[in-house]
Amino acid sequence: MRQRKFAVIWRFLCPAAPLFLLSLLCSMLNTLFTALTPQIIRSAVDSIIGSQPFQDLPAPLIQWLSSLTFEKALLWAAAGVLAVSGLAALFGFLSRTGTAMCSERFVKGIRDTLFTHIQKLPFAWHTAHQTGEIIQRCTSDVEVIRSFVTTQCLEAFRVLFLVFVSFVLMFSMSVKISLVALAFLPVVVIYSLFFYAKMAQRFLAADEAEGELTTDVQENLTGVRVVRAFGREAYEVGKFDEKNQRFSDLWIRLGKLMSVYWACGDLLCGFQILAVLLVGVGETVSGAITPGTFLAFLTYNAAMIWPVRGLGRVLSEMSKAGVSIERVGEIMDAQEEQFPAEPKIPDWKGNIVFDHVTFGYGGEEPVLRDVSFTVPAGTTFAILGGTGSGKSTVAALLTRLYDLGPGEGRITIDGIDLRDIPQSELRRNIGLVLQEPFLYSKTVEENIKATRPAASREEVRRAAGVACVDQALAEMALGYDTIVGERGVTLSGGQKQRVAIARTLLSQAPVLLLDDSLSAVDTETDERIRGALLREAMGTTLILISHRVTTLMKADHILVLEDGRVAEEGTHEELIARNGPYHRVYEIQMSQDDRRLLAGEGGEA
Ligand SMILES: Nc1ncnc2c1ncn2[C@@H]1O[C@H](COP(=O)(O)OP(=O)(O)OP(=O)(O)O)[C@@H](O)[C@H]1O
Repeated sequence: MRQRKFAVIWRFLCPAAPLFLLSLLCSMLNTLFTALTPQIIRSAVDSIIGSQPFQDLPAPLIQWLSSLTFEKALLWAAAGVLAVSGLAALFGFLSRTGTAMCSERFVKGIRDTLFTHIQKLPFAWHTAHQTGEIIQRCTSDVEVIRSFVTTQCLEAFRVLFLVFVSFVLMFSMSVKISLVALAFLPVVVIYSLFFYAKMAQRFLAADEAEGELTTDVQENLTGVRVVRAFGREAYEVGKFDEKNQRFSDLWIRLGKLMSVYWACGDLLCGFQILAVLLVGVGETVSGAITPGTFLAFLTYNAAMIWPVRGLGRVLSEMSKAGVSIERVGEIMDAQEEQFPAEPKIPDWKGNIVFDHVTFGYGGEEPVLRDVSFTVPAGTTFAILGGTGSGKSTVAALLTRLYDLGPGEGRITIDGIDLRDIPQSELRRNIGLVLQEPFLYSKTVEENIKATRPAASREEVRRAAGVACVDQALAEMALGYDTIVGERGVTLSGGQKQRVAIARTLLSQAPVLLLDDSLSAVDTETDERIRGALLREAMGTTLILISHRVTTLMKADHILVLEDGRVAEEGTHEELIARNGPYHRVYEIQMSQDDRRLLAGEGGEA
């Protein structure tokens, strides 16, 4: 598991590694120059105030220091402090700038890869994961990882280097006081690790609660029409409040744990400083060290102990990162759909065969049972069935949103097994229109052109004409330039369906699959669209899926599905004569208006 986390980070950090290393180097130089200041202060205190030459320095330097007047020595000390502070500031600046650049490269790489990868994940993966949760992983989790690598890791490194440099200098000044100071460090680290483990669990729970909350908001916003239509606002607020409360409670629990951690940490550091102070005062009074040395010692100890304590915070943040890396890693590990490059069918005709197909989602109870049928190329084939009879499953299988497993039968197009046809080739050649089409928040024209951006204005208008949406667009002030609101809320359901039909028609796919995509248009417009489709799409294999008889009755062949099985099939006349399920549905559905329309009174307007 840990190896995988490392691999995930390394993969994206690698391109930014030189810059990252440079930032580390600058950070080290910053620490080194910062550590020089207490030495100058020590020298100033001992040589200038205490008139004691700085014993650790080389003899000529001591001689030179002794020859200086009080004012000059003070000036040199001030200049020294300024110089090392300036250099420390410069390297601090370079380190932070480098980190920011490296951090951006790193996180951009993750975002790009994640988004591209998600585009290639199978449909089944998308249906198994909640949108809010995916969004959270791609945004907040990625941010947590960024902060871990480019802030916390760097900070941890900086602190460890600071401890190392401080102890080297402290031991060079007094072994005894250094040992006292050092004795507390393992306690601080062990104590930090203890809390680190506890915090990791609570972060995970809080993160999951955040995911649920995001999903709730996302569902609420997507389904805003349903919420308003059914007056579900109060229910929605209650549901949100419950999850929000849980989320808050988890953060409060986490906050309490962190408060205990910080309070105990403060106390521990206080004890350490007290111990160093007591032993240091004793050593100074006994003359073992000079006051300047003691002052420098206290400065190093104070400069080190707080960051060491802060190491706990870094570790706790790291616990959060561990969870986020795991969650992002899960997406990265998901198997992409395989897109073999070579097309399998050089000349698409659209001869489709379902051969004893039995299929259940995720290995569950089959929703299609032993379904066999043939759609000859260039014909119109209709599938009629009640709700849940498996009509859309036929469409999902045909577009390879799901694949048949071994022993589940076979689907072929122009004699080639569907599983051997690359998804990209299949989706290019099968134009699918869904019952609830998704439209982009762009103009109507841009939406229609989504399948063929190079199409001319003329072609767009022609497709819109066949889909019978041209008249409706002409009545709009901006016509084809009308912006479709988020998820097409400014268009009616029927208009959206017709724009989607125009969009698919423009793709010029040899197979058109309309899955209940005329359900929101009236029977008269339905009739006109089908009439225009049959005229325009000559030679196209047209598959119409619906539970409305009038939509299907003129097809060359009609298949009736009942509970996932083929109940009967034939032409309209044959099925009517057979007096079976089709006839029953026909009798129930046919209204006076429909009969009049069929008799030619409503005709094709
Ligand atoms: N992605 C899925 N995962 C699991 N089960 C599913 C999935 N999609 C559909 N089903 C189930 O498969 C069965 C057939 O669904 P399908 O959508 O094919 O029916 P349908 O005939 O198109 O119905 P409708 O006319 O209501 O759209 C239903 O019981 C449905 O619950």
